[in-house]
Amino acid sequence: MVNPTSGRGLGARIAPAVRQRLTDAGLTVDVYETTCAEDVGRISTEVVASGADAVTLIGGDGTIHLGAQALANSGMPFGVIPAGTGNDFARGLGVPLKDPAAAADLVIAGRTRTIDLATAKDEFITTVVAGGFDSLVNKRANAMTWPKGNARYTVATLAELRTFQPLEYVVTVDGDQIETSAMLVAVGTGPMYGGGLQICAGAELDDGLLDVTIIQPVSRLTLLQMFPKLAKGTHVGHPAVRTLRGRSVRIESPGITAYADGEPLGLLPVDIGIAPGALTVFG
Ligand SMILES: Nc1ncnc2c1ncn2[C@@H]1O[C@H](COP(=O)(O)OP(=O)(O)OP(=O)(O)O)[C@@H](O)[C@H]1O
Repeated sequence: MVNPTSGRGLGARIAPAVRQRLTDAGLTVDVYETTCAEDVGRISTEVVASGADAVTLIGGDGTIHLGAQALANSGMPFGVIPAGTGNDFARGLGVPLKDPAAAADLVIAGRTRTIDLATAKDEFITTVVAGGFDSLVNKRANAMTWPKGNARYTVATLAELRTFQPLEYVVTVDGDQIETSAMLVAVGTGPMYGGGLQICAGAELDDGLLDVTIIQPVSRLTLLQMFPKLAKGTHVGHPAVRTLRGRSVRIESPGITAYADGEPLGLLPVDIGIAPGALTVFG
């Protein structure tokens, strides 16, 4: 299935080569091009019902989020060809980001694994749920038309940093309540959001646990200095960065919108659970 709009048209551009690669390997391929967000779930549901051997999605994190709602707990093997701007799900899985043929080769090789999904507000989440400074950055970046790609997040971060004040949170992990001021709270089954920021560095995709990262109040300069470290995951260990693991997490902070898989999920509070092994993926 192809979201032709992913990555500003990258999905449409790489689809023919991916199809060719799969058919050259002897696979029988039916191509479905989505025309709107609703198509992703509808077609995924139809493919599961059709008895096909597998489904491959060409798209970004938003497309995968939509597809995962139908594919969760179906047992149908699911391949990802990254075509978005963030591609954090593919990054977490280790799928090649800039080589669609190599990503298709993972489908051809046919090795599958099962990975966990998070659950929140009656949705399955494939990467990270977060709320705080990063929500405001995400909201601003999503509304921007320039610059393209990840540079948008940098510009949006600098803009939000000018006025941001720490927020008051109550975070409950497996029943244990933490009251704290913080810049942000993030909860993931996988490590990444924001186009390769390892906010939940070390998160295992298949350990049955949610990884929680709380960044407690730091100066604007320190937060700015933390960003390059997020890309490598080396922010963990900073005294203001608290990490926890659990099976259920509640995040409360008044007036803050939670983001999940890069899209708005709804206002906090949010209760996050885990669906162990809910998705079968090639990789
Ligand atoms: N024809 C279409 N088919 C499916 N989704 C579409 C279509 N046109 C627009 N969309 C929108 O595209 C969004 C998904 O885009 P996707 O996430 O795949 O790409 P991206 O935003 O470029 O990448 P990323 O999420 O990795 O940054 C959906 O949430 C949907 O609202």
